[in-house]
Amino acid sequence: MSARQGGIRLNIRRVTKQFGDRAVLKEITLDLNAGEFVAVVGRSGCGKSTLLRLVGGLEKANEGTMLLDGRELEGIDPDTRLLFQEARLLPWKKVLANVQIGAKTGERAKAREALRLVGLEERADEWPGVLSGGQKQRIALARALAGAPRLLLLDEPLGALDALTRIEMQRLLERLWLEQGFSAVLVTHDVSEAVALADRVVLIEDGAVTLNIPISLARPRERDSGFAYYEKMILDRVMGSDPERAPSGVPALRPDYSFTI
Ligand SMILES: Nc1ncnc2c1ncn2[C@@H]1O[C@H](COP(=O)(O)OP(=O)(O)OP(=O)(O)O)[C@@H](O)[C@H]1O
Repeated sequence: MSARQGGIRLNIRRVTKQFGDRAVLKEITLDLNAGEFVAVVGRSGCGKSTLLRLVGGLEKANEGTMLLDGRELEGIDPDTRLLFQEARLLPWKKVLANVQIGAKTGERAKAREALRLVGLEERADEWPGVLSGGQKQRIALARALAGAPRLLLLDEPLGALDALTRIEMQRLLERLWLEQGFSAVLVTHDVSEAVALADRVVLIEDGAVTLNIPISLARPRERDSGFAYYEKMILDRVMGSDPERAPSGVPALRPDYSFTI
């Protein structure tokens, strides 16, 4: 199987989501090709997680349609897996049993294989409580992979990790995505992370897509000058769009700026 065959195609068409009378997403249209990796960035509260929850079938849109391989999405799709900032492991189940929860038929062999993919096979018989934050997230990733997902939805899954673990996890995610061929949507505050992982970066501002750019960098991604170019370009766009952060005449970026928005 080629690396790209396993992914699902997603089409989001004029989707609106309201909470009360407030529209959090306003006629969003977005397409994800089979096997594509898209990162969604934007300021806190712009609607990123809401979009992911809609695609994951955890919320219902008020208007518009969402299609998975051309079929209308109805609730939670069996080929979709979600990963959140917290690993959400069951503390009363050992590592392998936690991973097994993700397998469609609950098979132990699938769970073992998924643990091997994240490099933690030797921790199978331990309790989640003894693992580090990074290891817990790798177990959560294994639980998702055990279900052979065709679409992986990642809601800031590396947000609570230290900087080095975060970069290691980004590399692991990229490698697994290349090997397994699932489609992926990553919500992140970290522009650097978006550039490290995505084929395309989408910016949401006030519930609408305002930027949708392909990242034309070779894989595996190196943090070279091309990488820095995309980082700065996207960050400039995000920062420049906020008049409070970038008042006229004042540069939006300082030499010590971080890539987190
Ligand atoms: N269940 C809900 N009921 C009411 N309002 C909600 C609900 N879920 C989200 N919202 C509101 O919708 C807006 C978008 O929230 P969302 O979590 O999608 O933003 P976000 O871009 O993911 O933010 P962050 O980066 O801080 O996680 C926010 O104003 C939030 O308060």
